[in-house]
Amino acid sequence: MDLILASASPRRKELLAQIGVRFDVSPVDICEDVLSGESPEHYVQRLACEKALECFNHTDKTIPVLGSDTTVVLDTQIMGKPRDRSESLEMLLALSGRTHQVMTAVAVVTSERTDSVVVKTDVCFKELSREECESYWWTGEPLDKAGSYGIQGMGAVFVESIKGSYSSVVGLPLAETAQLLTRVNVPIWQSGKV
Ligand SMILES: Cc1cn([C@H]2C[C@H](O)[C@@H](COP(=O)(O)OP(=O)(O)OP(=O)(O)O)O2)c(=O)[nH]c1=O
Repeated sequence: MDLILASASPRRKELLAQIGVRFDVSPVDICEDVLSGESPEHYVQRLACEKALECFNHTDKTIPVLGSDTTVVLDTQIMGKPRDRSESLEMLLALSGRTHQVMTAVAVVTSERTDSVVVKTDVCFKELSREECESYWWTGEPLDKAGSYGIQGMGAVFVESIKGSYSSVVGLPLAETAQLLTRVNVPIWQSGKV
């Protein structure tokens, strides 16, 4: 095992496995409140670093740890996961017919250094009706996702176009993650080797 993934997200696990990294999963629980006056970019970067550090500090510090955070940003408004149906509807209706940014930060901590990156992707939504948002809520998909939708799931029907990294919207920007891992000598492409 070459890395610890400090995340409970099934998407991050799948994405990291996709690029052939050998890792174990060890989720952490940190406070995800936004600080007063904090920019979205600073917020995601801080959370990714805190998740990775919190996990690293509970290990013997010999294996690098990766933490990540994804948030949806509309103008300057930060959208995390919806608390309930009414918050989900509010978020989806605000995103309707507009372009928002999905920001995902990745942080890798070793005993020598902490490296991090923030990746921003523009996502353009078609116009949504209240009825559509309501039926989408009942699919169960919005609940554990920033901005209340999953581009990789049924929420794909809302997305007219994206500019940037698809994997970043799902939860882990793979090109940038591979770069961070290579810098600390964590190998990729380990599965399916001949
Ligand atoms: C926008 C969008 C977000 N998401 C998900 C990715 C993240 O799992 C989640 C945002 O929540 P996060 O707080 O970034 O992550 P998490 O709580 O799921 O996992 P952990 O903190 O343990 O790493 O939203 C999608 O799956 N699809 C999407 O299209």
